[in-house]
Amino acid sequence: MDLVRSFATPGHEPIACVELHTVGMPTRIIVKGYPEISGTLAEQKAEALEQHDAIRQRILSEPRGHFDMFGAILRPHTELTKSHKAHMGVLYIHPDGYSNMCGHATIALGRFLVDTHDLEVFPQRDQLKYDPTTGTSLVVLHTPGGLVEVTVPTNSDGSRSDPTRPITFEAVPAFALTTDYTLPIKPENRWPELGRRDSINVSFAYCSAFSCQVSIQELGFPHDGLQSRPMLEALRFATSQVRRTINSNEEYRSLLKVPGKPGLDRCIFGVMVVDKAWGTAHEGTRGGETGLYFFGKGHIDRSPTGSMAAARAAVAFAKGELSIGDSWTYHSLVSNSTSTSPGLVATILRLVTSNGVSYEDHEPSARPVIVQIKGYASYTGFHTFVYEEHDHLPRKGFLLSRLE
Ligand SMILES: O=C(O)[C@H]1NCC[C@@H]1O
Repeated sequence: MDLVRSFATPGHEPIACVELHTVGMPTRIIVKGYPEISGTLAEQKAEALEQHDAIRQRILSEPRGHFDMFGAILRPHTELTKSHKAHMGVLYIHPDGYSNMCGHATIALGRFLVDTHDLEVFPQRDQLKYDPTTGTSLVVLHTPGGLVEVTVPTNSDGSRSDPTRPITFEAVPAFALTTDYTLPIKPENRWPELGRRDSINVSFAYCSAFSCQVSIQELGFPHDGLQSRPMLEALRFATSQVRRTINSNEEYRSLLKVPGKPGLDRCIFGVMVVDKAWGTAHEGTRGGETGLYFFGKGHIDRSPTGSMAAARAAVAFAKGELSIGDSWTYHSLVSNSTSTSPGLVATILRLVTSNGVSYEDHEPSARPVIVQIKGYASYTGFHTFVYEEHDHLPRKGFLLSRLE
């Protein structure tokens, strides 16, 4: 459109995005207009952060986005796309920065990458393998967390995704780090609903990010759990206190370690509030539950959170509640609110034998697992974002809750 081009000034190219949601959680995929960046995916991530972070902030923040927004930047040329180990590279973006992996966005990306035939956007589109027996195409993503295989159901010649069948992907290895740990909460870190208690029972896991899992009852919220729709602000505060408790204490942070990955930032990225008593089991699964995930600095995932479904399955496996081959349904407040949404289904596929270190000698329950995640994504729109030189607001936009 001529008007769009008229906004193109040096350093302010219009940015074209394709938008999908996965169980209500948006993925704003930047497909055109992002500045040239090159090198390995890790180098591109560093350059994105150092040179172009205002774009991430502008695309996700208000007035174009909101506090709980999520997105992805396509990176067609990485060391693994060049060596044909992956079809496409991706940087996941959220309001506080860049994620190593993201489940709900991976489902959205898989769908879009099958549907687009724009070789400028996706140079390796024609390399996708279509399997006529299963009617699916395989998309291999190079993510900062590792290679991720996404299986996308398609029409009969593989040219378009089939929205009536779920997309699946194999999450990066999921580790249960500590289960049923008694976490003391110092008086200054407590929240009103905790009442007289001074500790809570939590589990720690890692699946591309460190997370803490805690039941809503442990946090002191009503015994009818998430179903009673507790105040989100109160839960946001309670989970931020849990995060603060862990991230400010060396003893707890020392529990956040993954064999073979010494350089990880030992901090909790998100707190998953779990309600095991609520959630319809999808067909073929052993049961269901609901969760509400607060990630980064308190952003709420509308979906059941793909990476956390894998992390929760890993904890359930470590505790002997699920076995290899078992499937479980993970719901969110949103999926529970529509009778037709199956949420996400996690299936524990296999034990990891090595991941930088060998796990052969470990007890099975102490080994990481590969979990398959299944879910749907739907298109919501196509946006082209511009920044007008004379806009009174900053280039990076703003967040109402963080106005100075
Ligand atoms: O589905 C997921 O894995 C992501 N959703 C938002 C935050 C999490 O990383």
